[in-house]
Amino acid sequence: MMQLATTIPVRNVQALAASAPGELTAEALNQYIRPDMDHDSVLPEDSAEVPVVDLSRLLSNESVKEEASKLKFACEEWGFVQVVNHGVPEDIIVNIKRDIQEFFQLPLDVKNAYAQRPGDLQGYGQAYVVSNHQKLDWADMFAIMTQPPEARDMKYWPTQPGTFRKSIQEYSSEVGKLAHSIVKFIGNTLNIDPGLWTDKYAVQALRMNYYPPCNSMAEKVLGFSPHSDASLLTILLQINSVDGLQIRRHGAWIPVKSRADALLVNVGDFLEIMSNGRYKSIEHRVIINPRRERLSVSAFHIPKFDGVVSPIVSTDADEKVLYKTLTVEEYVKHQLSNKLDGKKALDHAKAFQVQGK
Ligand SMILES: O=C(O)CCC(=O)C(=O)O
Ligand SMILES: [Fe+2]
Repeated sequence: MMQLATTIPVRNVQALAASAPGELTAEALNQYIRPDMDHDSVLPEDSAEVPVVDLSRLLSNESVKEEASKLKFACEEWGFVQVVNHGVPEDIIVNIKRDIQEFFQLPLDVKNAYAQRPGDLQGYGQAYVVSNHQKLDWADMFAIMTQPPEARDMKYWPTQPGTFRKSIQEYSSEVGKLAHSIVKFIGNTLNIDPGLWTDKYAVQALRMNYYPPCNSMAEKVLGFSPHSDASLLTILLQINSVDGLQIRRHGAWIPVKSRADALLVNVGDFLEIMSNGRYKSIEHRVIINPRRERLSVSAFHIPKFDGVVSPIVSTDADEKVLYKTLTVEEYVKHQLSNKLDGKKALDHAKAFQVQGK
């Protein structure tokens, strides 16, 4: 049985964040300090450049060509895109936002009642609440496997607040449809045999993230370590107005200013592998606000667990194959059993051994 990344049993981070300053000993805080935090520059002036794609324009014959070229540019140059007119109904978004906020206000023992710390992949994706998921990260997370239905184990689905199951189901289904449609449009931009691209995504997992404020040393902790996602495509909804996500671009960090009308979509590791590196999964991290909590929900769309992913080369060019063929399970296990370290997990899928880091 595999071991998942180390997690130290700690107090609830919400309780920790709410402690009076005098109550926090250096010892209690030290474990969260990130001496390894890089000091690469942060470029807020580039936030406005994160590409925006309009799904309604992809769905219309008159505008699809123009909008698809924006999508291609976003995947090639950024790996992140804000999708507007995404078609997820407003009330479904309002409901999931409300319920996630209420859920994280519940006492830790209530949340833990749904926790199933996964020991192996059978457990993965059912549901778990983790205080400090990656040892030193300043966040609480709750993950749930939402699709396909036969893989759902409702036993781990929270029943509080009372509308949570319904709002999760509705959001999951809408965001799943959106993922299907974006994956299809991305496939069209790749010049590949469409037969190789159908039904590429099959599983969805939602992870809800709660990042408490940290007023004593926000700049020394991280909400989420730098990583790339072990997904084909991730769709992120920011729950409240507190930003914190930063994406790595040309060696610097760019803070994402989330648009209230957009869903943030990013290229995951499986898309990088399957596009043979033409589309890159992008490293990202979350920083902490000194005064306000941040909440978000990530919807990971992953190829079938028992499936195989391999690079698909384009039909119009002589391309060297850069990645190995591997099973989804093998890759996800590899990613989960290692400490989050930027895009290091992807080295495992490279066709040629990567020297050093
Ligand atoms: O909270 C965020 O903005 C990002 C979360 C994230 O990167 C993840 O869940 O993989
Ligand atoms: Fe992520």
